[in-house]
Amino acid sequence: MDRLELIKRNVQEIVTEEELEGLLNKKETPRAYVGYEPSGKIHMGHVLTVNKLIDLQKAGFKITVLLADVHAYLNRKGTLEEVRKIADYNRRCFIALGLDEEQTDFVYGSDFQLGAEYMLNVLKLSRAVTLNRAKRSMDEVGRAMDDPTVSQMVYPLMQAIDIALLEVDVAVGGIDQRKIHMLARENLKSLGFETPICIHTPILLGLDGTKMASSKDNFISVDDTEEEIYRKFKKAFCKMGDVEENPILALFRYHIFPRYETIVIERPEKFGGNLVYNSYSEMESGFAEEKVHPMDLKNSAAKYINEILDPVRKVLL
Ligand SMILES: Nc1ncnc2c1ncn2[C@@H]1O[C@H](COP(=O)(O)OP(=O)(O)OP(=O)(O)O)[C@@H](O)[C@H]1O
Ligand SMILES: N[C@@H](Cc1ccc(O)cc1)C(=O)O
Repeated sequence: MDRLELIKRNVQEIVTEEELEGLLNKKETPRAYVGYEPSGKIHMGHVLTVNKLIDLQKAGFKITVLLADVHAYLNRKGTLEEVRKIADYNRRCFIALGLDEEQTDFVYGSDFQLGAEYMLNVLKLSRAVTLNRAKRSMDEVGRAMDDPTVSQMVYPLMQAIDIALLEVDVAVGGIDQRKIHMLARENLKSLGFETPICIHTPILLGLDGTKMASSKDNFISVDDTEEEIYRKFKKAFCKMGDVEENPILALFRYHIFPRYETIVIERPEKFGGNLVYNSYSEMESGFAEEKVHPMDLKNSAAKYINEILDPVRKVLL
């Protein structure tokens, strides 16, 4: 697979692909980053962005992981001390998931966001962005946005300045980061910085069929035990024939098929015997035509997810 193909696989959007090609031609070692609000659990949704960082690392990028403790604080997720403690655990999870420790800069937000230069840039940007725009950019990122605090308006401005001061060429994130990234793209130039290229990965559904999030009880954590995975999958939302809002199919699509060439769904002979699929689209059609029972799909997904997480759990022990 060539560099560009590796970068493009399993992404939802690149803004813009043309700029990305230009960057690859121009720079030997470009830089990319993702920021994470420290979270008690690293879940399979986060893993989609970690996988993209690993792809970028293989494509020759230098990677920065921002442990965004100040952002979590501004987003009312806990005290600064609390979020810093959690960030250490997150760092271990990212390494266990396969990010090359030697080739990755782990940076705490509070280590560079509280200085004068940083803050002056945030203030400059605050003059250029309307309150309405800042608020809208937080629609999918902010907590309790029906009654936002001023801190949640400072949040997207700081995320934009992070991109500039961490000197990254590419900002990576789930598609929920899009509006903040667009705000950065439209405004950084006038502050004297480069316009960043943005890579957005899809949002993974949680086991209840809504966005996977650690604040809801719908996630698969990278440190879940084998038994927990089977238990969670048993209860998961997976309606016969429904391929639109199906978290189990989403796991096959974004986590299992990218790692396996063929998938075997085990079934006793009396129910028709094993099913073999060579691509996600084949499996999706089979499920839409009700050739696969949700129970068999769930059991098989749990088995593969356990296989994928087994080495990660071992490192985390
Ligand atoms: N369900 C998901 N599917 C895909 N990507 C996700 C998902 N949840 C978070 N991400 C991505 O992970 C990165 C870090 O987000 P962050 O840790 O702040 O998540 P969050 O939305 O606050 O999640 P949570 O509430 O579950 O901790 C972002 O780029 C975000 O897009
Ligand atoms: N906005 C990201 C976290 C983040 C914070 C600062 C950044 O510079 C980048 C990302 C989230 O939803 O969770």
